Amino acid sequence: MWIRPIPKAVSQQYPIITQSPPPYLRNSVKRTITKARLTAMEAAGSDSDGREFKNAQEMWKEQIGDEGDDPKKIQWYREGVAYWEGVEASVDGVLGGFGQVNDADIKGSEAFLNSLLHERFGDGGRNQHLVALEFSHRWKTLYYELMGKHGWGWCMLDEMYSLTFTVAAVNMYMLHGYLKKFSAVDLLEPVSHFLDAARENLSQEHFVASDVHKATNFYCVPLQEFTPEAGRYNVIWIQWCIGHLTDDDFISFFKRAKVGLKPGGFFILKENIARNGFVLDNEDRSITRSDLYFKDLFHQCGLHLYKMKDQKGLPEELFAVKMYALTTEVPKKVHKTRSKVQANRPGIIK
Ligand SMILES: C[S@@+](CC[C@H](N)C(=O)[O-])C[C@H]1O[C@@H](n2cnc3c(N)ncnc32)[C@H](O)[C@@H]1O
Repeated sequence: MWIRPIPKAVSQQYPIITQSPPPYLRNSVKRTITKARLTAMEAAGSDSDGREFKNAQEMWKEQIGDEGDDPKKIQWYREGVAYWEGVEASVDGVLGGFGQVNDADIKGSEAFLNSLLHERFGDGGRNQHLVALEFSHRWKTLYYELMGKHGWGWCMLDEMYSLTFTVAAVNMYMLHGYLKKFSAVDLLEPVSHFLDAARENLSQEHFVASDVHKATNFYCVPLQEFTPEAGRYNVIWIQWCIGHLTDDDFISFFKRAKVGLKPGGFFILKENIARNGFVLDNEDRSITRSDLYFKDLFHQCGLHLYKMKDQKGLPEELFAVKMYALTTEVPKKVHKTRSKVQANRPGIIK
């Protein structure tokens, strides 16, 4: 499912299926989602071999069985991790041979996060001690303590792959320009050789010098078994891994993970998007959900959609990718321009 071309059997159907969000979903996800659930969950889907499913329920029943059928669910997760255990710990490896999308991905993430930090932390987080948690995020981690005096900044500690360390070095220079020191870098990844690669790279000299590794927590657990420490994170970034979770585990994960956010903190979910319904990947045991499907799940998690953006610059044959910023509180409306009423009010002629 991940950075892979849309399966042929699925892409052939793409031009025929179009679906625009129903009116009650256009502006907000918080309204009556019962109807949306019908739309999203009842939508037909397919698997990577082109097999059709009537709806998500039918697919889940087949994949993980009835509620309480633990052996099937355990097998689903075991096979997902087993797939990644056979993948090399490199950019190309985790991106399914599409390492070239890395730059566009990072730029997109950077711009999105930048705008959010500005909006949510007033001066962009200046003088604040920001902590982030990343889930198996190609071992790049995020921008921790922002430097007050020399302008604000954040940075991804990027490309901490053993094979492409030069990029990390470049970013470290950038980092020194913006950041005094990190306060925390936490990583979660269920596949131990990926996590080992991250640990090894983080212990390289310049990371040690910047004190990163001391502050880093490495969690070798899957999302469905993880509960973050209460009130630790400003940002929890989840990218290209939530498709491994069943709907029930998706919901219970986010419900648990909310406690990990500091006041004003938020989740960023960056994921592949199916044009309709869902696409099950038979190889790595994951599903790609549609935008509506995600919004339905967010609602069930009690999360609010604060901001959303499409990732630009990806090859056409890949799934579209969206970034969702999710908050636990209802977002306040941001009025950027004077309202018409106000603008047309009589004023004093000077
Ligand atoms: C396509 S890779 C993406 C890696 C990284 N998030 C990125 O953005 O480059 C999918 C990742 O999901 C991880 N994964 C598989 N099952 C998982 C689970 N149940 N919970 C958390 N991560 C999982 C894999 O080990 C792998 O690192």
